[in-house]
Amino acid sequence: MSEAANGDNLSKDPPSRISQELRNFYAEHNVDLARLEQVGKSGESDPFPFRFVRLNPRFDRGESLKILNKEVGEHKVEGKEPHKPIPVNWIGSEWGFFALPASFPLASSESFTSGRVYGMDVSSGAGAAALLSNSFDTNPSQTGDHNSAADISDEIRVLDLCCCPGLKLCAMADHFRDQKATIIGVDVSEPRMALCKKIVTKYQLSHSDDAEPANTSSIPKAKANIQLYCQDGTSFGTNWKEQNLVFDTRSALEDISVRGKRKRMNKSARARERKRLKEIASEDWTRSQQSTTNEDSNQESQAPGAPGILLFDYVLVDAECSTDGSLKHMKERLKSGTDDPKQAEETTVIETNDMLTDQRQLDELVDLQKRLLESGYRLLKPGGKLVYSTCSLSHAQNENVVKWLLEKYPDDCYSIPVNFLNAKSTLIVEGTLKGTIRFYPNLAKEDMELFGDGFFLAKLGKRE
Ligand SMILES: C[S@@+](CC[C@H](N)C(=O)[O-])C[C@H]1O[C@@H](n2cnc3c(N)ncnc32)[C@H](O)[C@@H]1O
Repeated sequence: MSEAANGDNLSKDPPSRISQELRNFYAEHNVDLARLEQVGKSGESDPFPFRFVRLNPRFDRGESLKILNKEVGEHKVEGKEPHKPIPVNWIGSEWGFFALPASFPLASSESFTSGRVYGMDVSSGAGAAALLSNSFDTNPSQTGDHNSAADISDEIRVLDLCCCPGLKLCAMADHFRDQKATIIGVDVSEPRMALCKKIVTKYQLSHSDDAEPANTSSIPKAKANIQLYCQDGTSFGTNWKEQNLVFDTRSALEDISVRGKRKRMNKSARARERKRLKEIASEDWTRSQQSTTNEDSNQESQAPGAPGILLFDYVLVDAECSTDGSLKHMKERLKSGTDDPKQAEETTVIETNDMLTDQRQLDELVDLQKRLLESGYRLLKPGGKLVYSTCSLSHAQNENVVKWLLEKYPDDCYSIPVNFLNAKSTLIVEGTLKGTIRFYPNLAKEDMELFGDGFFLAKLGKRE
């Protein structure tokens, strides 16, 4: 029986647009079903209190906030919604998160179109923040400085194994933007990778201080470099293929410096870019082969089947999941249902989530999550840190997956307990595995608590 079928029987409740199995699941996981069922009903306002943005640090913070304040202030909002952006302090001001009214039309705002703010949920931000900072470690003295792994290497290497559309990737690149760092994003989906390239170009490159004026042929020097690989994360690093490198900051910046602002490329420009990416990929590959053979002769045992593998100081495995905790996904699924009572009677079960409620699909998904997590762990340097996260509330996809890895690598894999003490709320709790964190989706319109999506995260380390 699937996890979703284990909850209390709520059959006395009025007919629902949400399947009974899924209602049981949400009831088990602190989700206010009454509010959830308002989604998409005519005449009902959006039940989600906020949307979140993150400031792009490439712009002057004061100026960005001035523009955002003005735009939010001019937006007509009902009831208790905020009339100005509210800083989300529990995550730390350096991450630049602000809560806006859910009804604020972000996509058409100047703040967004100009690239001054990213639209990003704050729970997702917590995943990146927990990985790169030790401020959220329960015992920071035991886990050392947050850059301890990086201090020993001359360049910080970050791997985002399921990176698209790229919001956590950009947050991590922003964090290291003044340091010599390489942030590698990997994703198996071509369309999602195309979107990721657009997002990286919009936020990271179009406003880069590193791009030199047009008509210079020298390659600009970006301190933090982003590379994107379109390939299966479960085998990344073991079958390095240069054609899988689809984006590199150095090549993109060169394009900007030679031709001015990066535009949609024509056929010959695309061919030139491919050639340049191939050169970069083979240079990097040779460099990684040399550095791992020189520095780390015992890496083969850490990375089965992958001699000369490139290892990382930080790895994020934000795995594919059933997305049942994401407010956006809940809303999309429920809106595709009907509000017509006649139709609703005929089709009482409109909302389904097969990845969660069909045992076979759930098993396949969990298997993928384990392979992604193990692949990420294999690519982690000894002394490095890894975060596994999903936007699902399911124990099978979260705590059980992490427990499986800890049991498989008892000698070197350990849990780094995390907490967000500044975020006192019933919406954030410790997971059923000690030290892990669960965010419950924020549907409470009344309380103005600065939380968003449902999210799970676990932080792990690899012993030296
Ligand atoms: C939760 S999303 C990642 C969101 C992303 N980290 C962000 O913050 O924007 C999960 C991603 O995993 C990708 N994915 C699924 N299977 C994969 C695989 N085998 N290898 C790499 N990526 C995979 C999906 O294409 C999807 O983009």
